[in-house]
Amino acid sequence: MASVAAKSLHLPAATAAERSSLTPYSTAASVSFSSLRSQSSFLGLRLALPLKTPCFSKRTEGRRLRIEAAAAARPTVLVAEKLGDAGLDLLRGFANVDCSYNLAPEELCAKISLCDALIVRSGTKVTREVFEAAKGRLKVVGRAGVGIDNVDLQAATEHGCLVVNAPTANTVAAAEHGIALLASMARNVAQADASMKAGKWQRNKYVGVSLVGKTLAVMGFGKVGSEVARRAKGLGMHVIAHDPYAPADRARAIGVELVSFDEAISAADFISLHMPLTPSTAKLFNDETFAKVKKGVRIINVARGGVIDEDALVRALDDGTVAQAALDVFTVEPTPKDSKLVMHEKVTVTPHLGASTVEAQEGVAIEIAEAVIGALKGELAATAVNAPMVPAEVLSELAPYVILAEKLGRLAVQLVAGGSGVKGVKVVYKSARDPDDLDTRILRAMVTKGIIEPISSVFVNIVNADYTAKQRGLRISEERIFHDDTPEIPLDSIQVQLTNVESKFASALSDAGDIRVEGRVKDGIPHLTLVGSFSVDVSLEGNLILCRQVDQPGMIGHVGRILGNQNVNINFMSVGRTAPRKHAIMAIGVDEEPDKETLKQIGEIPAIEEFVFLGL
Ligand SMILES: NC(=O)c1ccc[n+]([C@@H]2O[C@H](COP(=O)([O-])OP(=O)(O)OC[C@H]3O[C@@H](n4cnc5c(N)ncnc54)[C@H](O)[C@@H]3O)[C@@H](O)[C@H]2O)c1
Ligand SMILES: O=C(O)[C@H](O)COP(=O)(O)O
Repeated sequence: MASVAAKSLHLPAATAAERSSLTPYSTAASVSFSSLRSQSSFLGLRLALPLKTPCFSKRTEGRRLRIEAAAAARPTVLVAEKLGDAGLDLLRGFANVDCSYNLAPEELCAKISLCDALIVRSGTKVTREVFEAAKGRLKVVGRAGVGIDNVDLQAATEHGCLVVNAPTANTVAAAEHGIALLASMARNVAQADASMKAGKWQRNKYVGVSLVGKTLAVMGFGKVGSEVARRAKGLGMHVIAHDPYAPADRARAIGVELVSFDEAISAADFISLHMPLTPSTAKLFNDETFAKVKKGVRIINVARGGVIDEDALVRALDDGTVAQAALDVFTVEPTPKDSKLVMHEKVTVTPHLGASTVEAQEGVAIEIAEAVIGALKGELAATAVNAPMVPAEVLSELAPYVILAEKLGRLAVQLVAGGSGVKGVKVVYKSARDPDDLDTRILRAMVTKGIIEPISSVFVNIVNADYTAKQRGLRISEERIFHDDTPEIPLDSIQVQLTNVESKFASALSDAGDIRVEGRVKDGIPHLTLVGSFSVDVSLEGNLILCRQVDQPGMIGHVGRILGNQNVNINFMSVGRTAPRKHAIMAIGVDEEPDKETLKQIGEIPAIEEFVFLGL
């Protein structure tokens, strides 16, 4: 990309062609509008990938080449834990699928740089080392299940890798397992079974407790928790729940009262855990908590082992504070052979089987395969964990504005004079929509992408945009201006302002001294409509030359002739002026990038006071 300003020529280190040959992602400048419509730039995906050469005889050489060509265009998905066949079939229809189970961490790191997607369950730790070893190729991690505590989300985000999960397909299975553990613990099913198999007949030892009329505290009233509550009510239990974020009307609809943490644990005969493992829930059940429970309480955990301080639980079981526990999940999985908790006679255990039903695993496999394929196609997944979840219809409506946002960012940053350093960015959206009705996170991300990519080697996508901006000390603020003219379209205009910078094209500065560019979408095409305080109208396709000149006849012809002589095609031209025969800005859209000599000739036209070439 060349930039020319104030009649002098500035050439950054890499040209557009060099830059695109360096980038593993497609840049917006090289992606057509129709492909952007299909959202392929949101994740900056590139689907042409290297593949190992399979062995074929000479007779089949032609076929081999055709197969290789087809295979090379397919992404590679590493499935690191057992996945249902229906999901594998879907994946194989779209990608090369490598099913390699039980990989050691170093084996996973060794493979990952050859993969575009990784699918795991809870048994694989996707650590920072994995993202680093991927060397930028890994685009998506699919967690075939709910809990994403085995994936380093921060590292994923920093590496621009999308994480998606399959949050719904195993809900019922987990809830049913919770109920199975509740009932079997209350009636000592596992212990009695083991005793009989050891040749004993101990009817007095295994007298249980009844469920009907007992109080069950559901801790975490999300998908699984509410299904457990529903089932427990069917067993005649009195169900209360604690969840600081759950809507009261959802609880009321199931006939459950939402109470405080202390109320829940002190009133319950049974406590069933259904919250995620987060820094604030880690070891939430500890000595202090057990000191507040009703003596003889029974605890079920099908959420995450780390929510309980396991040593504290052993102490509470030993002194009778907790009568029994039924656990499907553990802090360390697989559990150590000598785990006191697992061996405890008052504890019933299963090896993380909550999601393990035939039906749930088929459902999860399909759910995750669809999410991963969608992400590899560049669509924003509805189950994205580390990126904005934007419904498809909103996304399709915003698509042209997404392109506009990126191009405005790209334009604005190229107008900055070397050395002034961009720190403050303001994005102003003019819209007739209610703030709640317009999700601007994607637009903000794309402005960020547009600003950062031309000046760095960092590749920015929807996943890492906010993180990258923060890392670079870029403060991005947003403002909404209500404009009631056009409620049928999401946005009237987007304006990007770079504050406290000098511009290599002084006319791009507003009266307030900020670089200011504004654009609109017209007939689905992004247009530049304002530069500094000059109104222009030029479609943002190809490249752009901005000139400020003394307004006089013949200027368009003069510049047009110079470009024409060099076979540079003008696709759009617009002139904005302060007053007749005073100053004017000419915005010229060109398909090709003019060479230095052509730009020099334009700069030498006497009436031209300053000009700049901008690659889009
Ligand atoms: N054992 C299994 O095989 C299995 C299967 C599925 C889910 N799970 C686990 O079950 C848990 C719940 O899954 P889900 O699908 O219901 O998730 P969910 O996100 O639908 O529900 C979690 C709920 O916990 C609540 N919560 C968060 N912090 C809390 C806190 N400090 N106190 C109380 N509530 C809090 C949230 O508001 C949310 O409503 C997760 O940990 C998941 O990994 C385990
Ligand atoms: O969070 C989940 O979805 C469950 O813990 C299931 O984990 P799994 O996929 O390893 O069975």
